Amino acid sequence: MSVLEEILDGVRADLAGRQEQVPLSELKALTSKQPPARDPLPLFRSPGVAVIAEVKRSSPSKGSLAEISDPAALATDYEAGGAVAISVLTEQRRFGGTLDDLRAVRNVVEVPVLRKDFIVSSYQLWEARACGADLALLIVAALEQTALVSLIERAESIGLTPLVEAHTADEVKRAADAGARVIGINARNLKTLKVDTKTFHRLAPEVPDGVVRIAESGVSGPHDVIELAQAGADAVLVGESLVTGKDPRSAVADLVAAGAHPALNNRGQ
Ligand SMILES: O=C(O)c1ccccc1NCC(=O)[C@H](O)[C@H](O)COP(=O)(O)O
Repeated sequence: MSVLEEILDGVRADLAGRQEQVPLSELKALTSKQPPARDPLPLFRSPGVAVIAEVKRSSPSKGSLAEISDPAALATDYEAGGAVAISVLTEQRRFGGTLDDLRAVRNVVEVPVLRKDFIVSSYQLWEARACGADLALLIVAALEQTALVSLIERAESIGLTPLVEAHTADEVKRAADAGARVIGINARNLKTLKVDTKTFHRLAPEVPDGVVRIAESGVSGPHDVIELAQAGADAVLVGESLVTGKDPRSAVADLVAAGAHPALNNRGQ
């Protein structure tokens, strides 16, 4: 069984427990009390490379990364450093995240917030919106095509922007065919956990014009942002190097500055 399949098994078991405790009707009622979701697309399409900074305690590839007793404080630092969005890992078993983390972050930042999880059911999309998320991750490798299409449609119908993640040319095509307006190219193979930092360079040309291109995983510093900008990235999604560093605010600011360099040409400007 691959790592992704193991994670998905745990996610389905945890999801069944939550569905027993909180009926969908309750989630829908909570969602109706939320202010409208923020639209991240104009931020991703602005000049320069946008930085999405991730709240990530641990990972299957590295184990424990950082304590993060106060995710809201970390997110506040990220926002002050210039992050255009905050990604919050909510998967508990392997990443140590919770929906409480998502709520706590939503309550303190103004920028859009991404629910980063292994979404297999529309119930998780309602949970995301009920907690105030603006975006939700959908992983192509975790979903059949009909489920991917229906989750994209459901996400958009409740105001969430789906970030559709791919790792191969076939997955990029599936994401585009399913109608994704934001495609994340993950340098990490979720079945083997290997990171290949050239994945974005190879696959970015496969993303149709007009679709936002986000480079995910393995970004260790400003030099990576410059390379990814040259390969056409609109945004980078960064976790480990930020949570393991000493000063998340200035680390984000350094990435933002690298992505804003006038000599870069990520959007033909
Ligand atoms: O991070 C992992 O080890 C991992 C393993 C299996 C599935 C997903 C995984 N990570 C989720 C992510 O996509 C990353 O948290 C995100 O792209 C940030 O990556 P990084 O900057 O390398 O922490």
